[in-house]
Parts: sequence; C-alpha cells; structure tokens
Amino acid sequence: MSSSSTNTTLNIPVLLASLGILYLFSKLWRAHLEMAKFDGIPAVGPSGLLSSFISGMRYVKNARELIKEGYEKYHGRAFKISIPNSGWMVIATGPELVNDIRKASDEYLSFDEALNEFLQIDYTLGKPHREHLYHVNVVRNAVTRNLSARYSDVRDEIIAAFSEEIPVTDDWTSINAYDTILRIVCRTSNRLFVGLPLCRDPDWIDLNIQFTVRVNSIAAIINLFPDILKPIVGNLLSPTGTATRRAHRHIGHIIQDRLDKQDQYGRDWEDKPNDLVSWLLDENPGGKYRTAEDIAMRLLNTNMAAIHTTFFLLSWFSDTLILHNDICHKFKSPSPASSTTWQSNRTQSSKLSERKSSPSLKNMDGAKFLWATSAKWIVFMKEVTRMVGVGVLVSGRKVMKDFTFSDGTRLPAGSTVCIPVWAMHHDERHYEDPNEFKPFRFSDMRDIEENGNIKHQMITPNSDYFLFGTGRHACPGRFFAVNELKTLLAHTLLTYDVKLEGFSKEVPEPTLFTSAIIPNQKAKVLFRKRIMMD
Ligand code: HEM
Repeated sequence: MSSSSTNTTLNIPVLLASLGILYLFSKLWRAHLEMAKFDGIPAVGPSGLLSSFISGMRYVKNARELIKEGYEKYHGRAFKISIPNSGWMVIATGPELVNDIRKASDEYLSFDEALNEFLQIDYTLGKPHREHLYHVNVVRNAVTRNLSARYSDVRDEIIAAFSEEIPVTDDWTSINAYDTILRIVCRTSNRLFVGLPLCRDPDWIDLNIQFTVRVNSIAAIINLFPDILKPIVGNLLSPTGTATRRAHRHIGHIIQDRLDKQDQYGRDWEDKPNDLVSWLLDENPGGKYRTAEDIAMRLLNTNMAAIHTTFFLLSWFSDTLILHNDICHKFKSPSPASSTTWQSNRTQSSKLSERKSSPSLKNMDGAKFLWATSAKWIVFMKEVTRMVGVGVLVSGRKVMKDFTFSDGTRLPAGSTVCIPVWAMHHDERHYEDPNEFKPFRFSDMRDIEENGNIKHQMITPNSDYFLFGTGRHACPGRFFAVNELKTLLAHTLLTYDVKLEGFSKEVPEPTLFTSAIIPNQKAKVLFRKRIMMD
C-alpha cells in the first residue's frame, strides 16, 4: 500500500514534466509550420525559430529602426518582421503593394479583425463592439457634418480649458505638458461629444483618459496568452463592467431621457441637443444595441479613438513651435491680409519677405483667430506629423483569405500586414531632404504644384502621406481632429509665450514602445502671458 502511494507521488511530477515537454514541442512544431507559410517573404533579422524569437524582443524598443532597415533593403516588396508572441508580421512597401492594401476588400484584408485582435475587443470593449460598428458611421457622417455648427462651442471650450489649466501670468509658470495637454484635449473633444457641463467633469475626463490606457494594457496582457486561455484571462481582466458603471453614473440619465423622448416624439423633437449622444441615437440599429449602457460604451470608444492621437500631435506641434521661434513670430505679428493675398506660384523668397512684412493684428481680436486658423503656413502641422507622427506602422489588416499582391507575393490567411508609415515619410523618393524639418514644405508644395491646395491638405490621404491611414478605413475623425488641432494651436500661440524647461535645443525624446511613438511624459513647458510684437 505504502509503496504504491510512493509510486503515485513520484509519477505525478514526471507526468507533469512530460506533458509540459509535449506541449512545448507541439507549440514549437506548430510555430515551425506557421513560420514555413512565410518562407517566400524575406525577413529583417534572423528567421530561425529561436533566433526570430530573440529578434521579436528587439522589436519592443527598436521597431522604428528595424522597420526602416527592412524598408530600405526590400523597397518595392513585402518583408516580414518578428513580433513578440505573435510570430511574423508582414510589411508592404512601394506604391504598388501599398495600393493593393488600399484597394483590398474587407473580405480579404480586414481592418476590423486586425483591431479586434490587437485590442481583444470581446473582453476590453464588449462583444457588441465587434458585432456592430454603427458608431464609426456616426463619426464618418454626423460628426463631420456638424463641425461648423459646433465650432464656436469647441473654440469656447478651448479658451475655458486653457484659462483654467494654464492661467495667463506675467511670470513664467512651469506646466507638466503631458497631463495638462491631455486633459485639455479630452475636455475640448467632449464639448462636441457630450456638451456642458459633463465635458468639464474631472471624473468623466479621468475615466476617458484612463479607459484608453487600460484597454491597451489589458489587451497587451491578454495577447500574451495562448488562444485557449484568452477567454479566462480576458473575462478576469475585462474593464467593461467597471467602466460602463462609471460612465453610466455620469451619462446614463441623459441617454435614458433622450431614448424616452425619441420614443415619445420620434427622431426630431424641439431642443434636441446637437451632440454625439443624439447622433448615436439617430444611427442606432435598435434591439439589444438601443440601451443606455451600449451608447455609454460607444462614447468611451469614440473618446478612445479621438483623445490620445490628437494629444500626441498637439504635443509635437507645441514642442516644435517652441523650438522654432521663427514660426512663433509669424503669430506674434500676423496679418489677415497675408493669408488671403497669397497667390499660387510665388517664389520662396517673395513669400518669405511677405511673411516678414506682416503688419500687427493686435487690435483685431475677432479676425486674428480666423486668420490664425486659416493661414496657409499652419500646414507646418503636416510637416511635424511627417517628421514624428504617432506610430511607425499604420493600416494594420488581418488577412482573412490567402491574398496575392500584384507582384505575386502571397500572404497566408491568418497573417497581419501593415504599411510602414514612418519609413515612407522619411523616404527621399517621396520627400526632398526627408530628415530635415522644413516648416513650410507643404505650404510651398501647395503653392507650386497643380492641385497642390487639395493634394497637400493634412486631411487628404495620398500616396505619400499616411498619417490617417488609407482606403475605406482611413480615419473618419480626421476632419474634426485637424480643425480642433489648428484651433488649439492658434489659441496657445495667441495667448502665451512658451518655452521648454531643460530641453533647450531639441524636441524632447519620444518614448518608443513597439510601433508607438509617445511624447515625452516628463517634459515640462514654461508658459507666460504673450508679449505682443509690433
Ligand atoms: C490627429 C488625430 C488622429 C489620428 C492621427 C488618427 C489616426 C487614425 C488611423 C491611422 C486610423 C486607421 C486607418 C487605417 O487603418 O487605414 C484611424 C481610424 C479611426 N479613427 Fe482616427 N485618428 C485621429 C483622430 C480621430 C478622432 C478625433 C476620431 C473621432 C472623432 C477618430 C475616430 C476614428 C475611428 C472611428 C476609426 C476607425 C475607422 C473604421 O473603423 O473604419 N480618430 N484613425
């Protein structure tokens, strides 16, 4: 009896170890078979089973350099790169392949499935957000359509947010740029989304800022686990319950009231607010989606798409302007005439001398804002996004059915393909002196090229510029984002003098994490009341 029990206790560890080894081998074998499907596509770095795993680790901090290396080596073709815990990812380069991605249908290359996998939507946002994406149509249509009707509210919120967050003082005041700018962007965007007074509620602002961070970090954790364990980990970590309850406390009664009014009076009723809540209700497919919880979650989801991206860019714009005082000076002595009298096909030198001779606008409060946001040279923003951007890659698509590029390269179903936006924006085939920051690059291109005025707008996707992605999934919020950014920037420069603390000569180093380019979280900016120049 005692000898048989000893045998059992001895056998259990042996059994567990054998199962472990078996699991490891089956995993390695499957990984080998999976990797073999990509054999025809060249790799950046080593492509062996273990060596590619190590190279995947390098991707975490060096994605930008690795992708640039592959871009230069294999330009015009597709190459593969090892991603931690996800095997190979394919990067398409050159106009033909990028155009293949732009044209491909969702049946073959799916934006939704790529996002679904990246964000683990079932667990982080909830299944309804995978099943029905009506909020995307709302951003595409109603948000954009209502921009001019709601512009004065957004501008009003920008003025209020800045005066509370960064009081106008005669002495320099040091501000933690990251947190402050993020709150201002969140509040401003929410003036359009949910209106007053909720857009100013500190807990609503905190919820929306934190929700994005939580969703991304929880998704990253879930993605570390094998598929079989994802439901367990996903349900354990899911932020949806807490977030919906917290959002519901703020907005549940407002949504319920609108639902009741819609039941009573139909789609249009007197004094119906013109905001995202109403637009979501107008587009709502009904049934299980017509609940206060579902709509509250769509609000969080839209905030997630809107806030951090816009904030990243505003940070880069501010840093760049601070370091390029010459551009700031255009704001300090602006001329309404200069924006309207600029003609096409002028020479660079005549434009520059015109900029220098701009008369003061200091007594023209109403006009100066309009001038500041409509001035042609504000397209310097586009040059900043070209230089820095928000990510190394864009337009991730999941391959749903085997896909063949126009050069014959085959992508196996189940793989993911992306466009290397950062490398493209730094390619001399697309831009002269690509590593040089030329604030008026796009302004000049707009003046000189035929149809340049349309082609080089920041919102226009074209074959050289991919900040907002490409094809039918190109960012539908870009019209709002660009208008908001121009106004945020114009207000900053018309109200404050700004300088960087500690970083006098260079833009504070961004944090690079996998394919994200994140503004420096420690950067401090000094603000004081703007001193007018004559
Ligand atoms: C400057 C800030 C922004 C940047 C850089 C940006 C960038 C992007 C990019 C790269 C995509 C994916 C495109 C693709 O895969 O080809 C995207 C999608 C999206 N963006 Fe933006 N975005 C910004 C602001 C906004 C704002 C303010 C909103 C909402 C008001 C928004 C809503 C969306 C939505 C809903 C999608 C998904 C589109 C779809 O499912 O087809 N974005 N954005």
